Amino acid sequence: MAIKVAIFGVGLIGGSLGLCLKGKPEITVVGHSHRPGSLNRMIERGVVDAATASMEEAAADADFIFLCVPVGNLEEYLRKLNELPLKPGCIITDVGSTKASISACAETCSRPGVHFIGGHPMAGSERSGVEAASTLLFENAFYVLTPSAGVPEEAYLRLEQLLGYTRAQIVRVDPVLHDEIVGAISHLPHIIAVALVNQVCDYDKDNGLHRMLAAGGFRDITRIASSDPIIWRDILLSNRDVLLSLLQDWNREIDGFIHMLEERDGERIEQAFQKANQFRGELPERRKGAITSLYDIYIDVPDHPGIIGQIATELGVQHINLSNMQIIESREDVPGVLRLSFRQENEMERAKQHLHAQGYAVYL
Ligand SMILES: NC(=O)c1ccc[n+]([C@@H]2O[C@H](COP(=O)([O-])OP(=O)(O)OC[C@H]3O[C@@H](n4cnc5c(N)ncnc54)[C@H](O)[C@@H]3O)[C@@H](O)[C@H]2O)c1
Ligand SMILES: O=C(O)C(=O)C[C@]1(C(=O)O)C=C[C@@H](O)C=C1
Repeated sequence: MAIKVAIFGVGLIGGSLGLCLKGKPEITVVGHSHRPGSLNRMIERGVVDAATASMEEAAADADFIFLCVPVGNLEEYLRKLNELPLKPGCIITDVGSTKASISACAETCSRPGVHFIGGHPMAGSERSGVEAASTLLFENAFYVLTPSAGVPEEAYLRLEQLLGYTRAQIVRVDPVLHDEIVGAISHLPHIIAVALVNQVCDYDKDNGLHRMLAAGGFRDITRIASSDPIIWRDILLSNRDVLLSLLQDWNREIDGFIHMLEERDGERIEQAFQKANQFRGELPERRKGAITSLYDIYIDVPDHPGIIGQIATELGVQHINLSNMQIIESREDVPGVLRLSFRQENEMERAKQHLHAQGYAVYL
């Protein structure tokens, strides 16, 4: 039985879904873009079977419709789709980072025989656009679904089955609760990262040493500050009330640090780091979308051309699967420390032993 999947907004998330679904048995993926100029790009990138700028054409006969546009455009798309002829039993879902407003909208414009099930894959990147799409983006991540009470179980199960191709773990959550929790673990961290980068950016205007000396710590905590401004404008405005409350709690945390410093309270500073260290250590590390630190080793890399390729080749020859590598930049243009990440502990151990035997300084 042929299954048509329509994806509206083929960027990082829409494109990654396309990569997961395209080529699977009986499935045809059609991408929609509001900009005709983007259609060729999604075909060339291989994320869809066909592309169109016509909403009618994309939606016609679709079994599943994924809305992957910015949060601020979701409601407009849902309302427009509601005016089009849709296949009976069609499931409309979205991937927006907030769930309360789109779920409420779906309740007001529901129609018989068409089911809306809110969705949110807890995986992503600071990169955007179809070029950043990846087949592996959702693997092992949680994928939240927020069906309203009126959605038949049969429809929920059909969507869950289709999403099996993403290899994500599906979890059912109430939309309002979703926004409270995701506000704390995703939206608030993005605000903090941006505020921190902008604070340092202002200091850097007076003294460019800030930019030069910014090393691993600054880069680790601020990666997500490079996220797309439009996508994040929409997310923050959509979760405004939750965020205003979370920011008040944040101010209290920061006031706590001001107090500890004013009082020179070393004991409480230590306790704050211990508490954070313990909680972070308990996070499910190898699950993408939570924390992707995996099993890491660090090696000192001498400053000569090709050294990084050489290390990757050394591991490849030994059939050791490297999951990620990152230069921890301490000085511009000078490789200093290389972080190598592995999915399996035994791969990390083998890499450590092998590189050590080759004369590299390796440490955990
Ligand atoms: N980036 C992440 O880490 C992440 C993770 C999970 C969910 N999401 C959600 O996924 C959705 C898409 O985000 P993304 O990261 O793939 O962004 P993206 O910028 O990579 O893709 C957005 C897509 O929407 C299209 N688009 C942009 N403005 C539009 C408009 N005005 N009308 C119609 N289409 C428009 C773009 O052409 C693009 O194809 C958002 O709702 C976001 O909240 C993002
Ligand atoms: O890894 C990242 O770069 C992300 O920002 C992913 C992230 C997150 O905050 O964890 C961002 C937005 C989402 O809606 C879900 C996941």
